[in-house]
This record gives sequence, structure tokens and C-alpha cells, in this order.
Amino acid sequence: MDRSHKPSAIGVGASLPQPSVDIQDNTVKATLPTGQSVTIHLYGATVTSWKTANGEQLFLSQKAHLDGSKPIRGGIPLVFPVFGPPPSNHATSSLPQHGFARNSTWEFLGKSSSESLGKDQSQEVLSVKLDFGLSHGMLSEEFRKAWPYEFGLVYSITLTKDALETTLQVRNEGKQNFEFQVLMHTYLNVEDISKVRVKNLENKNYVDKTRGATSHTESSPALAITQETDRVYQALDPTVPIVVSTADDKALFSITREALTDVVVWNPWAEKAKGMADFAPDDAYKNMICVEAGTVSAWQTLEAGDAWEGGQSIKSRL
Ligand SMILES: O=P(O)(O)OC[C@H]1O[C@H](O)[C@H](O)[C@@H](O)[C@@H]1O
Repeated sequence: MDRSHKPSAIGVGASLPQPSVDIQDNTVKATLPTGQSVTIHLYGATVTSWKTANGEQLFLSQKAHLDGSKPIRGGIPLVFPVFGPPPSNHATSSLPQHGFARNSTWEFLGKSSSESLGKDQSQEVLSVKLDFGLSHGMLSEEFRKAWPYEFGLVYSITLTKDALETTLQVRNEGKQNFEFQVLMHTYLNVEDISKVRVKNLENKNYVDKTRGATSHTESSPALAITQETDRVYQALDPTVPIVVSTADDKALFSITREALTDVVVWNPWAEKAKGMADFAPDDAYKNMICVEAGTVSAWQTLEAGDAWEGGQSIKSRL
């Protein structure tokens, strides 16, 4: 009997190309059927690579330590529960610079993906979400002693065709209130820092860490980076994107946030870059700019039993 016209018995979505998730010893990599990928190291739940059709979007130092001996220099280290050197009169005072999230080993909690019906009624996998967890009991003894609060973090990294989203949920699972700061310390890959501009910061107040933490107001509609830059812009509307563009106004990245009202703009420039043992090559400061979404200019207080959530969405080469 001729069976050549027999309709194939395909269940709903059975032929749908799925995102692949590759779990190695210490990394999780997700790839969409359309080719975009994201790689996360369990150490720090640090995103170390984000590739789109245009190639690598994140900067990673050639001398970044990927073995868990030091926070990873590049990608998206996650800063929690304190930004910068901890103040001496605060519950975080015994923690290292930028806290413990970037130098603790997280757990991969699993993946989920979403589909949609395209215009031609064919289904398409639009996104893959990877969840990572860190809790008090997973910390080193040193960190547990230094910050004795019962907390739970769930960090979700969602990859779509043209965006990368990172969202952090903080839960207070103990009986005491605690205070925290969060920052997503994103190292963006750029071809030439001299041609980069950062927009939508005009008229915003910032603290300049290169000028003795003095307060200033941004006067430029398109900030050029021409020297060491370390500024904490404050009280921003998270729905207004921070746009990183070229000098001739071609958008490279656009970053919107949720519940993260501060943005740090950082470039170490030549001398500081040279002084960082894990930063290489020396002139790679020309190929990166950190645009870091966070809540760092004040403390968030989380009451016992409560949860807080914040995040960023980065669109690339629009
Ligand atoms: O060297 P790290 O501890 O990774 O910190 C790197 C940088 O992080 C942030 O951007 C701070 O604003 C800078 O002052 C700091 O130098």
C-alpha cells in the first residue's frame, strides 16, 4: 500500500526546534534554535557570554579567573548584599567589596522556555529562562558568619532573540529584617571606547567616585568616556532606557530596568586597568564599558518573610 501521503502523526509542538541547554561541571549554556546563546558560570551565577547574530556582546578579560578563585572579571558579576567596600558601621562590614554573591557557588534550578505562534502559524521558541539559586546554607562558613541572615536568592536569566534579561528575587526567610544593595555589574563589549556615548543621563545627579565621591549633575546629553570614569547616577526612571550608542548615533545597547533606580558607569582607563592583575590585555579598557543597573545609593530593607524583585533587560545592536 502506498503510504507516501499518510499525514505524519505529530503531537502539538513535537517538531518544534527546542533551545538546547548544555550543563558542564561549572557552567550552563543555553542556545536558541535561532542561534543566540548565553553562558553562565555557577561561580557567582556570572553570565560570561551572550552571543547574538552579531557576535559576543559582553566583555570578558583574557585573565579572568574562571576557576572560582576570584570573582570573574567581565560578563555580568552580581553584586549583593553590598556595593563597593562595606561601610564600617553596617551589618555588611565584614564582607568583601561587592558582597558574596559573585564569589559563591550557586545552584542551577532548571530551565523553562516559551513559544509563540508566528505570523505563518508556525510555532517558534522565543525565549529560554534559566534559574539559579543561592541561600544562607550554601555560603562558605566565613560568609555565613559575616552576614548571618536567612535569605534566598533566585536569579533568572532569560535569553530571547534580541535581548538578555536578568532578574533577581531576594527573599527574607529569617525572623530578622535585613538591608541590602544589588547591582548587575554588566561589562558591555564595545569596539572603540572613544566612539561610545551613553545617553539619557542628562540632568541626572551622580556621585563621582573619581572625585572623592562628590555630587554632580550630568550636563551631557551623550556622555563620552575620555578618562577613568566611575559614577553612580541616582534616582533614574527605570523605564527610560540607558542607551549606549556610537558617536554617530547608532544604538549599540539599550538597557531598561525594573526596581533598579541607580546606574553605575565605569571604565578603569589605562592606569587602573594595568593595575588589575586579572584585567587583560592592558589596553582592553578600550573594548569595554560597564553600565551597571542597581539599587546602591540607599539600602533596601527587607522585612522577615518578605520578598523583593528587580532586574534589567539589555537589547543589543538595535
Ligand atoms: O574590582 P572590582 O571589585 O570588581 O570592582 C570594579 C568596579 O566596580 C564598580 O563599577 C565600582 O563603581 C568601581 O569603583 C569598581 O572599581
